Amino acid sequence: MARAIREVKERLKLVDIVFELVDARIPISSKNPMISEVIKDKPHLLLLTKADLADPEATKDWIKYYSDRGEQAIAIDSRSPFIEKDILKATKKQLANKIASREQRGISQTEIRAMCIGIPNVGKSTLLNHLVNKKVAITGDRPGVTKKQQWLKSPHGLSLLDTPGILWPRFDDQSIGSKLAFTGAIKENLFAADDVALFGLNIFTKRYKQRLLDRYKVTEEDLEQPLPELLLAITAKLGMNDDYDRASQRIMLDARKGKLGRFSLDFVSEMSENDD
Ligand SMILES: Nc1nc2c(ncn2[C@@H]2O[C@H](COP(=O)(O)OP(=O)(O)OP(=O)(O)O)[C@@H](O)[C@H]2O)c(=O)[nH]1
Repeated sequence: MARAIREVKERLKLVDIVFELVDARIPISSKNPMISEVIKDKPHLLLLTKADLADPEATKDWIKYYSDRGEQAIAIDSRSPFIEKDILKATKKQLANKIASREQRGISQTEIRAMCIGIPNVGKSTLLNHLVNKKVAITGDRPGVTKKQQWLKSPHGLSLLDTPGILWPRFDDQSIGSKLAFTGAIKENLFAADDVALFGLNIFTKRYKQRLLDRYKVTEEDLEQPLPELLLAITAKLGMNDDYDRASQRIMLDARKGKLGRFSLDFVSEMSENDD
């Protein structure tokens, strides 16, 4: 981690602004806690990626949460070709002083230099590809794929450093680990599948229970049972006999593929005052 931080700090000197990517479903859990310290006063835009998979209400709450704290956050689907306009607008807002100062000094430079930073699998390569309108970086479903380094130019004046800063998430807290695993940000084999599925089921029974009823055809009574019983009921409904490990994998896969609808696992209402 120390080396990754050193490298990010070096690259920060080259850019006007940092695009920090977090997963909209888990904006807190997918944030490396040291990022703010590393970025310091560098202008910075928080991009809530995979917003197409997240609970829109929760995302709205997060945007307001950050805005109330003077931080600009926008929700994006990194795969959308139409995101550059939003990002450029927000970037210019962040850099208004710098742009005005350049103009005053007669500097005609309009190029804005930026770098992406975020934990693995949060959508850095996908975002870069869409901003520069071509396939420029390796993308993959598994963490740790981005390796290349080059400057990339978007058609509208953004110059992006294609060595995204990759900082690993901290998951010494079990619930953060479960959230990262459930959404696919870290390899699921770091955790027992049934533990992660039970964690997800716990949130779904509280917030999205209709999704479980619809997808797995379990009953209201099943939802009232202790979570391991519910998992067994789902396992049976999936025709997987007692293979609750396989059923757990299926539940996680369903969630990641959007088959359980749009959901979030981090919520503003759960933030304590100490988290600010
Ligand atoms: N639904 C959805 N999927 C996304 C979005 N952004 C990225 N993905 C998917 O998430 C997976 C990971 O995306 P990458 O762009 O490879 O993520 P990365 O941050 O570059 O990952 P590393 O190279 O591991 O650091 C890919 O399967 C993408 O298609 C998004 O906004 N919405």
